[in-house]
Amino acid sequence: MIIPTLHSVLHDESMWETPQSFNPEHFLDQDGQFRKRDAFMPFSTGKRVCLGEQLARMELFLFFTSLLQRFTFSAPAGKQPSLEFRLGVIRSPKPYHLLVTPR
Ligand code: HEM
Repeated sequence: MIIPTLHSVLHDESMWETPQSFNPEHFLDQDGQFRKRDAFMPFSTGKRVCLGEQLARMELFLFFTSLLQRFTFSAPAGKQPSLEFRLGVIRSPKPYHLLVTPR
């Protein structure tokens, strides 16, 4: 079995301005409009590209827009979530606190 690692491209210093940070501006142009990045390939590429990509993108859009329409998410005072992870088949965030306020 071959398991490609996407970590190298998703953290490629020649492709991303701040590869080690959570930075939504990676996906915004100078006018604040969305810009597609070729190096963003969480669903991989080529012959074995994820078959569920379109379904996953639709589900993620519906899931997050529903939540963001109803709640405001923020970090509790003095507690910024970190990018540390637990290594498994995928990288999972370590437990963190989140403040969720109805809009
Ligand atoms: C955020 C959600 C998802 C992510 C990030 C993701 C990512 C991936 C990745 C990286 C691969 C490996 C591609 C490779 O071998 O190079 C893969 C394969 C695959 N994914 Fe997903 N996936 C997601 C959701 C889904 C969903 C919802 C389905 C089906 C309903 C699905 C079905 C598949 C299948 C069948 C393969 C194997 C394709 C093959 O080897 O020919 N995935 N996915």
